[in-house]
Amino acid sequence: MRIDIVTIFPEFFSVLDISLLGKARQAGIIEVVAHDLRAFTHDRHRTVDDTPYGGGAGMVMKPEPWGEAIDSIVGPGRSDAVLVVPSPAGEPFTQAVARELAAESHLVFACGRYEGIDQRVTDHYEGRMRVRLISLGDYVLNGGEVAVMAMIEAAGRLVPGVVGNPESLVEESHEDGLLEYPSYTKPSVWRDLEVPPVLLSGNHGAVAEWRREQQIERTRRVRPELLSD
Ligand SMILES: Nc1nc2cc(Br)ccc2s1
Repeated sequence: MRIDIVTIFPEFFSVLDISLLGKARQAGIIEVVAHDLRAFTHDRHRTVDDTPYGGGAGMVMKPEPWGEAIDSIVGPGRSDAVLVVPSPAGEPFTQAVARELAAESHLVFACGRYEGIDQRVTDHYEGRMRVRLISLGDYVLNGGEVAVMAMIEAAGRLVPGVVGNPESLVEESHEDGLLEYPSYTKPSVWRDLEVPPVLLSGNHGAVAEWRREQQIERTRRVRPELLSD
């Protein structure tokens, strides 16, 4: 998988060299390149924003640098890449969306700042490639970089070969539509708190049943809307 990120803070993504994704990059499973949007400006001040038409507070990101930056990544004409734009106005980011992104061969992430990116950028690229506005939640960040980091981690870890034991991806929260069951390890007693006896029983059927019950109970308590689908 190839991941390109366009941002005014490319250094923000250097942390990806360290984490789990660092090994995936070294193994050539995932290639991540961050591009500085200002490299696609041509004025002395390297301007990427301007005042909004129609008035209002804040600044809007100019379309020209974005067009040059994205064209430098996907070339002219149509592209199989997916342009992913974090936005409070986007579709909710879920584990299912993470799986969809993990199945793509080329993702281009556009990190907006200020009041967002001129609408014509996504309008233009919708005619050339798949474009997905994606929201991480109903809150507003100062820019898309934190959202992109989360999406890259959530999708990247699902790419075959990135996580050592693929089994560990199966029993996770949201993989089966439920929250995950509680986990325990040694010691069996800690500060007078005991591990649930069923987990020490060696009865794998009883353990599986208990875990499923815990998933349902926890989901009903914390995220009841997940049970109504
Ligand atoms: N929740 C989110 N807030 C923001 C703000 C900006 Br500015 C760009 C992207 C996102 S995603």
